[in-house]
Amino acid sequence: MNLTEQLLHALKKHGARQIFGIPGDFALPYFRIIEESKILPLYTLSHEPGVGFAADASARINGSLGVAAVTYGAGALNMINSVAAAFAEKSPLVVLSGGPGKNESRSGLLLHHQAKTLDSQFQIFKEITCDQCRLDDAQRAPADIARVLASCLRHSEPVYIEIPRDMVAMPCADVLPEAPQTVDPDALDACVDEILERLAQARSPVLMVGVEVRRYGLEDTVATLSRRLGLPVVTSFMGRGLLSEQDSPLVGTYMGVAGFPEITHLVENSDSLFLLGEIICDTNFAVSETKIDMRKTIQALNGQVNIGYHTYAKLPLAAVVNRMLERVSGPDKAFSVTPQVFPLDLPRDAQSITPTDIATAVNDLMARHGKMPIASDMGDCLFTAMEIKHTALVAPGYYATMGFGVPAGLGLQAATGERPLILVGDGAFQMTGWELGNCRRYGWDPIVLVFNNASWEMLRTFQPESGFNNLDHWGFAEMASGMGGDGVRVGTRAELKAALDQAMATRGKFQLIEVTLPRGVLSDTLTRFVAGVKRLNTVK
Ligand SMILES: Cc1ncc(Cc2c([C@H](C)O)sc(CCOP(=O)(O)OP(=O)(O)O)c2C)c(N)n1
Ligand SMILES: [Mg+2]
Repeated sequence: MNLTEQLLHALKKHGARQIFGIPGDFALPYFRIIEESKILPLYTLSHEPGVGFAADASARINGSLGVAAVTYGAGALNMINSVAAAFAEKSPLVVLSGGPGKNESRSGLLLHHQAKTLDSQFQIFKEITCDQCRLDDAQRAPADIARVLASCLRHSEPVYIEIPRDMVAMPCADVLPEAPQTVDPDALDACVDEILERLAQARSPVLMVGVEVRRYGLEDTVATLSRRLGLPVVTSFMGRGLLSEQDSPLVGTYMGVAGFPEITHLVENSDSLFLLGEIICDTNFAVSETKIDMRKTIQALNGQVNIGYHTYAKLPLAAVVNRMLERVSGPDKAFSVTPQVFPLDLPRDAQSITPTDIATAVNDLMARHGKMPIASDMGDCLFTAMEIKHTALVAPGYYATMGFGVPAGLGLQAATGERPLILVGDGAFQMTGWELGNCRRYGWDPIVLVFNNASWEMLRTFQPESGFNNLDHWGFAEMASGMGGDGVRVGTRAELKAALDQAMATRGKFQLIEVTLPRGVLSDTLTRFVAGVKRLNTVK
């Protein structure tokens, strides 16, 4: 077999199920092998940021590798922001990039797509990946591929593989997956003993589950553990959607001053907060009503466990969780949590629409038709998503980049075959919404809710005096048919409900619902967030 086929088989063996990409002349040779070998399906999109977001979303929803294939220079460097988002949010994304071959590299000429040096791209990707290799030696290639893919899954972070275009068809040996890293059993037991002791002694222990629980496929195990321990479970803003399919004492999403007071009180008054796979970042913790003393928490993240002032190193999250479950045998402890109340029964009337009305209409839709996976962009649409009943959600909750929503929704449907709901603001739609034009080729038919307030509303909320936040009113509904979908503009709650019913009943074409929102009208969650941030900033 040749080097590219071996790489593709290794990607599949490590859990990859599809490839998203855009070729270029440095990538044509390996793209041809991807297409002809049929080892993994290839979906080409229109702009590399979308390629990265779609591949990232496929990794998140599959709990395995996502693959983004691009050309050298203009392609790969165009995807930097998407890969940075995957790195920040611990998504196992594999970046494949074509690259110059040996002879052209020695030609003495500057090559097209070259930025500074021929190695600059490799160096740039070092900053946003956990491991890298250049497949310029067919003897070394199997071990390089095995090492890099193992790193991707172990750290749940992106990796970079550069394929010189004169190497793609070179004969290559099989890629033997690296052996899993060993864990020191004594250190693991000492750590688990201490965690269980702390939780047992606590008056009000709380378990907060973060993205690593999804990334390492531990939701079922963690749900069982939470029932056995009788621990109330919360998710962070970024972890929203976790445990939505499992039976667990899930109380809701912690959002500090922007969240529900009872959840804020539960978390901030806990004397033993167990942060499982949670990223300690500002969007998760900056809006805490009362500063959480992180020294009193138990933090299991990035392959280590911090308790108070000491650290247990080299303990993967799965090892800790599975060992805890072995130690906490016996029946589930009774637990009673008052589940979060979500808005339902939107009136079918002529009132203008608020973002919370959109959440209510979506809750009504899912109550009738069952849950749908959601891809959300950054903007008030993401705060609105907090008011939608728990369902699988992919969103840039920490890195907070715009442009994620539409391509991520396409990645969800490619990866799962399920019809997704996409939530996106008008500003973010202007960035990557055009990827919807690729739906017809692949039979994707997401339902897309465009929150059109003709504004960068989140920015205006914090700086209302700036006129540059006022956007023109783009006619997104009219553009849909030109891209192969159906589009409708709605301005009243009755029109919104009718449009959602119509969209649900129409398969095989994307359904774009452009929701006209009055400027300055925010979701309840964003309103609380803004008020809380302003209050916290003035309290000093
Ligand atoms: C790629 C990119 N560029 C810029 C920003 C900054 C930014 C926000 C964050 C704070 O950094 S929120 C926001 C406005 C979003 O507008 P829209 O999509 O219409 O949503 P809404 O009207 O609901 O705000 C911008 C420009 C960003 N997050 N990501
Ligand atoms: Mg907007």
